[in-house]
Amino acid sequence: MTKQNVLVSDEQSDINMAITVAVSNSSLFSPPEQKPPAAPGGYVAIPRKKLLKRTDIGGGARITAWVDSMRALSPTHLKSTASLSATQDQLQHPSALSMFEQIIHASKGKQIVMFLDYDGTLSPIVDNPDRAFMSKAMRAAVRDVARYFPTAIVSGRCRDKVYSFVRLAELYYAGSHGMDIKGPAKGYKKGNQAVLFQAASEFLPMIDEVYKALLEKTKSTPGAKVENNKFCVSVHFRCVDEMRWRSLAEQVKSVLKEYPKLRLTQGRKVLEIRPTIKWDKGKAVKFLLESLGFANCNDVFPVYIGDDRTDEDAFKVLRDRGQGFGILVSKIPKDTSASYSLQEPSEARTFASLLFCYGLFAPFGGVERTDSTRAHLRV
Ligand SMILES: O=P(O)(O)OC[C@H]1O[C@H](O[C@H]2O[C@H](CO)[C@@H](O)[C@H](O)[C@H]2O)[C@H](O)[C@@H](O)[C@@H]1O
Repeated sequence: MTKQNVLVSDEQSDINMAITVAVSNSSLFSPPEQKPPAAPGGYVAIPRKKLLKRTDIGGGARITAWVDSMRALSPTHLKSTASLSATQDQLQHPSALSMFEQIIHASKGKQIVMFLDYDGTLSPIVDNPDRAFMSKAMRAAVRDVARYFPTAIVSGRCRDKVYSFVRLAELYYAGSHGMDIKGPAKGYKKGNQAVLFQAASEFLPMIDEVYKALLEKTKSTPGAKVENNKFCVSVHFRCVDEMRWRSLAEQVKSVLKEYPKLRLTQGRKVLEIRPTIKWDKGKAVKFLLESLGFANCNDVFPVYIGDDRTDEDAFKVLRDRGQGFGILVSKIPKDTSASYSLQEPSEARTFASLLFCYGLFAPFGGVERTDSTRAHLRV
């Protein structure tokens, strides 16, 4: 299935941002020639070639374009455009629930590995990011799935924060868009190190500094919220009056001008500031698959469920590997590299429950477990 450009959607543009982000080709930053500082024990430093060239974080025109696209996405406008192409999208990205049997058939003889985004996938989108709790039922469904299949949470959030929401020690956690990865308390450990991977530890002081600068700069904007995600920072637009989006974006831009080693990406009504390294959720998925022993295997079937633009990097990795598939959580059509869709977090829970049932009954249904599954389950 090829990538379908279905339509510009609400949250997609959520910050479709615009500032699209980055954008114009004038480069403000060329990576330094020297190697990044050696990382402390247990961490892996990113080679220089993995540093991204940062492009301009967006001139006035870009910001205007972004704000305009946000305004165009009024609920009324969205409703009509979304329904127009919904049928086409349903054809291109059928429901992962109605296709469950086919999905399981495709996974036969392979090790399913589950990757789950957090916000908008396991928890509904809410105004206050500190209160984006997942339901007990969702936690139970994720716990059940992890009994049979290695499971990782891959989030833009700080790893500790997302762990405090999920609270399941048996999972892998990739926080800060995959820049901070930790394995299960009792599971696979590389060289007995609790932290499997930190991609950008040398950026920690800078991130902390920019977080404080953004707090100060945006404090005059009612509703603006700055969230420290350890290796990245989020500036939330969700509770800011639309009339102030432009000035908030300008504030972010003015702070970022002082930090050429940081770049902007976009999420759902949020601008995310992160290091200019070539690391994203897709790279985190690759890393985790390798850590689980599936570097060059054909018998692995990764399933990634996510709702956001940043999840597209992971969808693309699966598509490029020709292994498993991505599932986009969205009520409306979007431009995506995912193969299937789910409407909302409650459907993600149903999918997880179905997978659990499959795991539970598979031994009796003649599906053979791979060695990796046995290792994971300790059977
Ligand atoms: O990768 P994710 O786990 O999806 O994290 C991406 C961002 O999620 C959070 O923001 C989003 O959810 C909030 C709570 O529902 C919502 O208020 C906000 O508008 C959304 O963008 C999180 O707060 C961010 O830091 C993450 O970058």
